[in-house]
Amino acid sequence: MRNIVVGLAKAMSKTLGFEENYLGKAFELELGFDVSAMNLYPPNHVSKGHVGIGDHTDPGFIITLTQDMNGGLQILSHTGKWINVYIPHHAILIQLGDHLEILTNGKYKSHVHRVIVANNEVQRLTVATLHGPSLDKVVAPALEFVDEDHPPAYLGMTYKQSLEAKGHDEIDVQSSLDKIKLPSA
Ligand SMILES: O=C(O)CCC(=O)C(=O)O
Ligand SMILES: [Fe+2]
Repeated sequence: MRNIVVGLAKAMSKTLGFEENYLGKAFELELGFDVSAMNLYPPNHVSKGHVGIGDHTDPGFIITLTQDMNGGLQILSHTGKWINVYIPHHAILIQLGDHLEILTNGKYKSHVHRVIVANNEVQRLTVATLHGPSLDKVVAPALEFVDEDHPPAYLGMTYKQSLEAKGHDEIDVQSSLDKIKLPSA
């Protein structure tokens, strides 16, 4: 998995117009910290209404998601519509994390997603792994993404701060972006 993360960091660095180690350095990825959360959704689960996990974004650089079957994951599109996510068998879904949004000053978005469970007739198991920067690296909008038309949209924060913001048991369902968003953004 590390190889995938490092490879994607190189590819994204180039897509953003920088040399291939740009994101690796910005996030200190050689010391990158990963956190996995396993989610088990029982069939026809309605104890919290239809929602298994409410609207959220995840901390980190990227998030990989593996699952035993499709059903329930939705991503909010830029037009405000919830889109059902179908992940092909044996594929890994790659999502962008909060720290990529912070570093790129909002150019790359950490997308809002949720899990709807009430319609699932069988149990679903997923493993979400947050691939982070190093724990103590303060990630703030990089100068390359800041100019007169794009003032800094976020304060800086470490990956550790965002993981600790809501406690260990909830690190998979929290977003820290609201806490560090600047008023002008
Ligand atoms: O189980 C899923 O489909 C998504 C889980 C998720 O978003 C998370 O653990 O942060
Ligand atoms: Fe998530």
